[in-house]
Amino acid sequence: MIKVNNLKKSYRLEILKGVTFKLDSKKIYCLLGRNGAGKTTLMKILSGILTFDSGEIIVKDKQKLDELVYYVSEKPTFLEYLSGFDNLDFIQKIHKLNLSNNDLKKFVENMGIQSFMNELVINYSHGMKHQLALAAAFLKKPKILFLDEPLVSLDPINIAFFRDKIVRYAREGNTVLISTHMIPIAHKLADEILLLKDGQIHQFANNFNEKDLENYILQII
Ligand SMILES: Nc1ncnc2c1ncn2[C@@H]1O[C@H](COP(=O)(O)OP(=O)(O)OP(=O)(O)O)[C@@H](O)[C@H]1O
Repeated sequence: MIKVNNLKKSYRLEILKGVTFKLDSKKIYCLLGRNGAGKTTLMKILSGILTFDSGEIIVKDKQKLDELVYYVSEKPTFLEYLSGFDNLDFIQKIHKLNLSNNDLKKFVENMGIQSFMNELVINYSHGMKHQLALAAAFLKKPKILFLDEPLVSLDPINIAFFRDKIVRYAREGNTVLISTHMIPIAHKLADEILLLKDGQIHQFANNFNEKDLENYILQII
C-alpha cells in the first residue's frame, strides 16, 4: 500500500539517512527507536506535515497520500474552549462526513467517551485528550492511520479498549503504524516491527515471544 524508498531528511543533522520500508493493508506496524531517532519526523513526513529532502513515497492506490492518511500527534491539539463533542462535530464537518447529531452521539458511545463529551477540552486530562484524539481518527476512517505514542497516557482499561479497536480497524482493510517505546505493546499489537536506528529502518516480522523480542530490540537499538 505504501512504499518508502531511500527517504532522507536533515534538520541541522541528517536524521533520516535513506529510509526504506513497505506497509501493507490489514497490518499493524510498530515503530520503535531511541529518543530523538526520528520517529515523529518520519510519521510527519508520511502524513504530509513535513517535507523531505530526497527519496520517494509511493502509494499503491492512485489517490494522493494526504487523502489516505490521518496522523494522531503525541501532543494532540483541539479547540480548547469547545466541548469534546463540539470538537468532533467540527472535525466531521471539515472532513465533510455528513453525520447527524444522532450519528455522532452513537459514535461517541461506541468509543466509550460519552462521560466527558460535554466538558470543555481545556479541562481534560492528558488521557482524556488522547482518547478524544483516537476517537477523531476513527471518525475520519483513514485508509492509513499513523499513531504517535497513542496509548502512553491511557489507563489499563482504556489501553485494552483502544488496542482492540486498533486491531479491528486494521483487519477491516486499513494500515496502522504506531510509534511506541513500550515493547509489550509492540509485541501485543504489531504484525511487523520497524526499528529506526542510525537513520535507517530495520523491518522484521513480530514472531518472537515477548522476552526474545525485547532482547532482539535491545541488541539492535
Ligand atoms: N524542527 C526541528 N528542527 C531541528 N531539529 C529537529 C526538529 N524537529 C526534530 N528535530 C530533531 O530531530 C531528531 C528527531 O526528532 P523526532 O522528534 O523525530 O524523534 P523521535 O524518535 O520521535 O523522539 P522521541 O522518542 O524522543 O519522541 C531530534 O534530534 C530532534 O531534536
